[in-house]
Amino acid sequence: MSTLVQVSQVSKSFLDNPVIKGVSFSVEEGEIICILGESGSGKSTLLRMIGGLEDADEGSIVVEEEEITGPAHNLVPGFDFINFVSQSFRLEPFRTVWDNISSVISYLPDQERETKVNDLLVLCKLTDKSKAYPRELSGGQQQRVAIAMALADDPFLLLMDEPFSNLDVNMKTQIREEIVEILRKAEVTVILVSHDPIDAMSIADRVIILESGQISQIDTPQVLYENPSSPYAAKFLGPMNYLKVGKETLGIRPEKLRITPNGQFAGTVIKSIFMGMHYHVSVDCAASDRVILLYSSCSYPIGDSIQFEHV
Ligand SMILES: Nc1ncnc2c1ncn2[C@@H]1O[C@H](COP(=O)(O)OP(=O)(O)OP(=O)(O)O)[C@@H](O)[C@H]1O
Repeated sequence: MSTLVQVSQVSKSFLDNPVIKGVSFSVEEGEIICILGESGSGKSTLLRMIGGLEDADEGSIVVEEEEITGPAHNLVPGFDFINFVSQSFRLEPFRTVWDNISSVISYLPDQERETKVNDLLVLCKLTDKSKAYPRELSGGQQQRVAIAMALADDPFLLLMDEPFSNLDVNMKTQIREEIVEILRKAEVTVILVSHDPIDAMSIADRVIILESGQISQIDTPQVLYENPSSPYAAKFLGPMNYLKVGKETLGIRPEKLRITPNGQFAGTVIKSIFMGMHYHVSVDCAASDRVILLYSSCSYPIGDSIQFEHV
């Protein structure tokens, strides 16, 4: 694998408001990277700079050995080898699926274009929908057309801003799996912005946690989940408890705490909610200044005293 994207010491302010502050990272060819962060942390601005839609004030962005610059330097912002997939899909409503995809590569000779569109329909499992109009498609199918269009002119890099946010919650898991399968088969490099930890864990090879315009942590989802470097990084991949043990405060995920009669920690149940797989039991505990979350196979009455341990 070789480096496709190199972001070096990039900063950006809007008026006097610094939004991105000295951000550096690299992306390997074929990698899928997810940028997570609070609203306003600068995720979209960073993505737009990588795509050449926004100028950086300082630093450099290089994609496939080409320096990426924004609208101040390019009459038509953006680069041929970088494509965006937006949350609104941007399909042409009066064109069929076939024509939507074909329109992206209208410059190709007929035969070549037909082969390419057919290949993309197979890749994106849309062959039986080629004559359908966007309004006749489900959200997931529209999403796959948008991906097929974004892949049509063989970009090196795909940028996706909250690609799943407009999809039905019940369908999201399946759609996400289909999209990952397509992206992996296409072997395209992807940088994706999301606020959903499941996107990060199920899709990304590595995750960037962005905090007020700076990288708080960058690592695989597993390392980030098990060894977050700060409470800010920890909260993006799931709930975290903070418990005092001696002079130290440990961050412990709920599944690493077990309710047991002689556990080292004691607390009082303040809430017990059935969540399907297990109950979420909230506990007030002297060893923490925050409410502790425990997972349990049974419910506990409010006010019950329980003990639990770190496993
Ligand atoms: N064109 C602009 N002009 C002025 N300020 C801007 C502009 N674009 C973004 N900002 C500001 O920059 C900050 C970061 O915005 P950005 O959209 O990058 O954050 P984000 O992390 O993507 O947020 P969200 O998750 O809510 O989309 C915000 O305070 C925003 O108001």
